[in-house]
Formats: sequence, C-alpha cells, structure tokens
Amino acid sequence: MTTLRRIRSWLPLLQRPCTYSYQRAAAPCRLLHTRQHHAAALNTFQQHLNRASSTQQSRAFGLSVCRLKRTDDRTSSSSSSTGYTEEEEDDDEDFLEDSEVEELFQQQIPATIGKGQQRLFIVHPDVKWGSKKQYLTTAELMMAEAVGLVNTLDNWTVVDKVILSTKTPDKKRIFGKGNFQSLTEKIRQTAGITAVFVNVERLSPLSEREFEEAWGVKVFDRYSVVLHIFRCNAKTKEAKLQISLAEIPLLRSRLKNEMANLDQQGGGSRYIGGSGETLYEVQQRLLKEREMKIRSALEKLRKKRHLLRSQRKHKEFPVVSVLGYTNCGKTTLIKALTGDSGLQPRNQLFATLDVTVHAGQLPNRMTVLYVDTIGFLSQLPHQLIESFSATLEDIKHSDLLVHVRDISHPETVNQKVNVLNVLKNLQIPERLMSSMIEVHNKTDLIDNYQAAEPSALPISALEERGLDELQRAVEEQIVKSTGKLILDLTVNLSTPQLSWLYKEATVQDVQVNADEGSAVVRVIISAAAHGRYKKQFGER
Ligand SMILES: Nc1nc2c(ncn2[C@@H]2O[C@H](COP(=O)(O)OP(=O)(O)OP(=O)(O)O)[C@@H](O)[C@H]2O)c(=O)[nH]1
Ligand SMILES: [Mg+2]
Repeated sequence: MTTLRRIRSWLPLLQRPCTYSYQRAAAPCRLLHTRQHHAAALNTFQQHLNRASSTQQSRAFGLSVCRLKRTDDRTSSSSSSTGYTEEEEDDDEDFLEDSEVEELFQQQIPATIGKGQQRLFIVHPDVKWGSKKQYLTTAELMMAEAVGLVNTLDNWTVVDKVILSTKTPDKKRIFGKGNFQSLTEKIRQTAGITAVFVNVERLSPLSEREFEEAWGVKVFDRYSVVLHIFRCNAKTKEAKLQISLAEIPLLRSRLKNEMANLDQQGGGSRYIGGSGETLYEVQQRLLKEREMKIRSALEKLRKKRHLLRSQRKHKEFPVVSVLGYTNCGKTTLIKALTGDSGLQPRNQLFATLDVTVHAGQLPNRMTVLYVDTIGFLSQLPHQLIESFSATLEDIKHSDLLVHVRDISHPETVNQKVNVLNVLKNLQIPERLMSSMIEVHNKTDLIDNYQAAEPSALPISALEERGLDELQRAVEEQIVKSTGKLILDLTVNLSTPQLSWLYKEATVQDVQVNADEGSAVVRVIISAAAHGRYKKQFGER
C-alpha cells in the first residue's frame, strides 16, 4: 500500500469532510504514481483540510452536546426485567445523542483490523529474565490465552504460532538478531496469513513499523486485539465511548508511523497553506480535540452514575459487585442468583462490557442489587483500564464484593493474583477487600472438589450448586457491612406501623397476636430507618 493510500485509510477518522476532498485530489496521483503528483495532491488536500478544520470541525466530530434520547433497541442483557444499565435511568441531562456516539464509534474502526477475516500468526516472546519475566505462568499458558483471544472473534483464525525466547524484550525488534531472522523467514514462508499478533502488552510505534516492514503484513499487539474484542462486544453508549477513548493511543501511533513514512517522501513536515501548522500538527490537534470531547462526554456519564449511586443508597438496597477474571462465570452466577432470564452468559472473553445491575432476594428476604462487571485479563494495558475506570468505579461503592474464580482453569492461581492486583490499583477501600467473598466456580468440572482455601465457597453456577451457602454468606456480610440491624419489633395492628415497616425495611417474619391486636415483626432495618421509626411510633 502506498503511503498516500495508507494515510487516506485513517484520515477520514479524523476529519470526515476532508475524505471526499482528499480522494478527489488523490485520484490522479494513483494513476501516475510520481512523487511530485503525490506532493501536489497532498497540497490540495491540505488546503481542504485547513479550511474544513476551521469551519466544520465540530460537525466532523459529530460531537456537539445535546439532549439524550432514550433508545428502545437495548440488548436483552441490559433490558431484562430486573436488570438495568445505568443508561436506562437517564433523564434529561445533557449528553451526546446515541447516533452521534455511534457515528464516532464507526468512524474510528481501525482500518488495520477492519471488520473482515483475519488469519493470524501468533508470536509469543518468552522473556528469560528481568522485570518483564512472568513468574506465575508459563509461556505455553500465555500462548494459550493469546489463542483464546483470537478464537473469541468470529472470522479470526490462528494459522500458526511460535514461542520464541528473548533476552531483550525492550529492544525495537524484541528478539535477538538470529531469532528475529528465523522468525521473519518463518512468517514469510507461512502462506495465507493476513497479520501477525505479537503477544505483548503494547508495541511501540517504532517496533510496529519495523515488524510490518520486515514481515509485509499488519502487526497487532494485545492492546489492539483486546480492544477489537471490546469493540465487537460493545452495546451501550458508555462502552462505545470508553472504547473510542482507548483507541486514541492507537490512532496516535498510526499517525506517527504514517508521518514518518511521509517524511521519507518529503511531505509530512510541510506547512499547510499559511496556517503555520504542519499536517502532522493539524492531525495531532484534531486527535487531541477528539479525545477531550470523548472525555467530557464520559465525565458527564460518570456524574450520572454518581447520582444513580446516591439514589440507590437512598433506596437502601445493598449493592454486591460480582467481579473476576474474564469468562469465570460472573454473569452465569448472577443469573442463577436472580433468575434473571435476560442475562446471557457466553463462552467468550469479555462478553460483558457494560455494568448491569440485577435485583435478587436473599433468604432473609432482603433485596440486594448484584452488579455484573467487566472481566479482568492479565497484562491489560494501563490505558485500557483507565478508559474503563468509570465503569470499574462502581466496584468501589459497593457494600460487598464477590470474587468469582474459574477453579477449573489451569491459570486459576495466576488469574487470582491478577484480579487482586487490579483491585489494588483501583484503590478499593480496605473494608471491601477484607470482607470480600471468594467463590470457587465451575467445581462441576473437577471430581470431588475440595477448596484448598477454607474461607472460599465452592459452587457451580451452571448447575446451581452451593448457592444457598453463598447467599447466607452474602447475607451475613451485608448485615455487617451496611450496619443493618435485625430486630423483633412489637407493632400495634391498628396503626400504620406494619405497613411503614414493609415500606422502609425488610420484613422477615410476622407473628400475630390476635387477642392483643398486635404482632411481633422481625425486620432488617438500617439504623437511620430505625431512628425514624422510633420517632414516629415511639420506642418498642
Ligand atoms: N461447567 C461450568 N461452566 C460454567 C459455570 N459457570 C459458567 N460457566 C460457563 O462459562 C462460560 C462463561 O460464563 P459467563 O457467565 O459468561 O462468564 P463471565 O465471567 O460473565 O464472562 P465475561 O463477561 O466474558 O467476563 C459460559 O460458557 C458458561 O456457561 C459452571 O459453574 N460450570
Ligand atoms: Mg459476563
């Protein structure tokens, strides 16, 4: 692909009205293929860009702030009878239109990955020592996870894979000279591959460019593959905005690489029609502006969440966040605990990208809200987590955390370490960390499973085994963490006391004494509600 055509592939992401202008300008140079024509076409395009960037910028981004519209096309998982996403309670606050977010989301589809088929060659650099060495896992398991990531995507297949040792993971080529040469030969001899997936957290733009030149195909890292999975699974506006934000660093690297290519042809650092800015600077500025707009839209959604949280608190429903490594069975468990048929567990990584909340009843009849969260993954790039921080923030504001582990997974110990690390980075309050319930799921896949950690609860969410014990543990912790009281109150049946309690507390049991016209009512009640009760009806 020529440099100009490559630039054309990502320029529309930034500046829609320019696409047409550029194509018109570039058409003759595709026929002639001379450097002068490239430069001339670029110049014309730059003028268009310059004009458009000053007059139509806000339109190009499609990001003007306006009233939020309710939509009816929610997915079943977010619109189930008891579950609701944060979006479902939106009122008239200022937000982006759904169509605008969708437009932004579609504009940003990375041209390198596209929507079609990919046939991949996976390379896993096995770091022999140093800070990047993985001590808790093996190269084979890391490779298996990379294959799992690829297989989670429709139309993506693994053609071949190789684990190659390296002592220099920080170097541009990652591998030593000999290994790099033999890898290059192997890749070039493998027929029909469309891309190489280098299983590292993030490749520098320089490495990416070096590899692409050496291997003649596109190169992905974990960041771009995981982001693509996110992109395919995103349903709500918030998820789409978070993904768009996480894609900005990719657009930035691509911009850098393309400009370096263009510079080699003597075009990248030219000023655009008297603006005092080079093409690179204009593109950087547009990217920055796009980033700011996404951040501000997300900030608005974050404020909305905050409001919803305080409303939930006001309603005094305890909140239980269910978290864990991706595919461990969080959604299946919540479905089993709430009977919410709208939830759709899937054998897929990152099936859940949006926080959904589902009401369930504990054996003591207390209503709790279970929050289904996005799964964790090892070596998830920092920027990706940062983009999803608003979603993960919900975890911090729960009354209880339930950590679900897929105990049948060969990497289960490593996955636990990973989840705990992410929680540490999220600065989860100590009270939540110490009261967290650990659940060992998928025990049906192991004969006679005995939990090595005595405090962990063995369950099978799929076969609905061990759920009573789990609910009792949740009950106990919730009563402790929310400071709720379990009281036997004597009520006079001729007063509204009983109906008040039904409304403001959880009534567990009513023993009527017909002769006295009273009843002893067992309730779970917050200290605040008990105070109001006493004030209204007196001490009893
Ligand atoms: N055998 C068995 N499979 C289970 C169990 N719980 C969940 N699964 C399966 O594991 C796969 C993933 O389940 P989900 O509930 O979607 O997992 P998740 O943690 O919500 O996954 P993400 O949202 O992708 O992070 C599905 O195929 C489930 O049927 C279990 O107890 N036993
Ligand atoms: Mg899920």
